[in-house]
Amino acid sequence: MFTTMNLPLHASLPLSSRSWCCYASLSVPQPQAEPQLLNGNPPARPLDRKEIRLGLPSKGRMSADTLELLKVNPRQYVAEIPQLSNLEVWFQRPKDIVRKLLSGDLDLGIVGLDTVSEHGQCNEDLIIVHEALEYGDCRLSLAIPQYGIFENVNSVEELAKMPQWTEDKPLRVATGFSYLGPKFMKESGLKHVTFSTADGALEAAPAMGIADAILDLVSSGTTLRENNLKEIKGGVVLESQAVLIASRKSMIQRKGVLETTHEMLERLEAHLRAIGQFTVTANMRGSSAEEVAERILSQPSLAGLQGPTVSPVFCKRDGKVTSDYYAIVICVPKKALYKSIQQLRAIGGSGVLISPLTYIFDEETPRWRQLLSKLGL
Ligand SMILES: Nc1ncnc2c1ncn2[C@@H]1O[C@H](COP(=O)(O)OP(=O)(O)OP(=O)(O)O)[C@@H](O)[C@H]1O
Ligand SMILES: O=P(O)(O)OC[C@H]1O[C@H](OP(=O)(O)OP(=O)(O)O)[C@H](O)[C@@H]1O
Ligand SMILES: [Mg+2]
Repeated sequence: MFTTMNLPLHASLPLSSRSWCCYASLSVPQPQAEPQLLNGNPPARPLDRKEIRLGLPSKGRMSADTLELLKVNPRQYVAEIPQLSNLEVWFQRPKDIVRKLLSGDLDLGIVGLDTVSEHGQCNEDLIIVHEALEYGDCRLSLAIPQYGIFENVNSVEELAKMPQWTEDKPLRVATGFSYLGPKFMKESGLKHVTFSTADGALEAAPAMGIADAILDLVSSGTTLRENNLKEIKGGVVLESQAVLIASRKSMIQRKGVLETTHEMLERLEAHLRAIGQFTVTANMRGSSAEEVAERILSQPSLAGLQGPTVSPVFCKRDGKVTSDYYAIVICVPKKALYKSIQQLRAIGGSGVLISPLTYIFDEETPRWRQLLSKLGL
């Protein structure tokens, strides 16, 4: 399902964050009737649908990185993947992805862990298949003003001990996380708390006098700083990043969902493993493959994933086939690239070629075993 491996998701429609659905099985663009809207949602399909549905964030923070990870270009038709030919991609708001997984209208989805935890509310039907897709990093964190009565308050414990909060005058927290917020406060021993919900610009609530604290997502911390707010010790409710989720019911009951989940998991893992690495090939003069390998392994940055591949380069000299040169292939972490080139040169490497890696398939992923065991299979 990744164009980087020439196995991109295939769609019959131009993928745009405004189109709802891309069918993964048709190769020729089809004229589509305008979808009808029911309360802002496309009409439900019959329950006995055959297609497998993957929900991806339609807009916002997660959208671009998800499209990048899956190599779905919103302005492009994507090619067919025979293996995932029964997969439809639906663009939805993150919280709607979770809701539609629970209602059975989606089978798989990618969202932030914060969204699954808030809107999934520990529902047993939601299974996290891959918990670390390495983007969308943020934390759900409690923040209070840097000024006034909060100036010397630096932890949840100190906040809880403030005499200001009583039954009649509780701590007012503005948040969009109305499930996780109260749960966290209860667990943290903060007794006198009320919550107000808001959808955006939460950071302004304390300065406006609408709330005393906020509970919101933080990544760089810039928004908090700009609004004279601070995080406090013990105030992180959840560390979040993008995750692949699936419906237990779908995986067990719907034909092909478990296989598709397995394949997505394999590809995602292999891709995530690969994006940090380069393939390095070089030529090296030597008397034997073993002697060349020994020279390479004497360098700390040239060990590769499982040691170097060393192959003789044959040429004909005076009518005889000889191999004075060897071609070597290693994988090198992107961060160590320049150091590796220096080390290669130091041991006589020349003609160094660097190529990006798309996938590294290792042994069967432990996440697959974990998934099967969660499903009781
Ligand atoms: N500052 C941030 N840095 C990194 N990731 C973030 C940040 N804020 C949010 N995210 C991640 O991106 C996800 C989507 O956030 P985004 O703001 O795009 O949507 P949203 O506010 O939930 O959308 P909507 O209001 O339409 O429901 C969040 O659930 C979280 O996982
Ligand atoms: O720590 P920072 O890097 O400053 O990021 C934090 C901000 O990012 C999120 O909002 P977003 O920009 O997604 O806008 P939204 O309120 O429209 O969702 C979050 O609600 C904060 O406002
Ligand atoms: Mg946001």
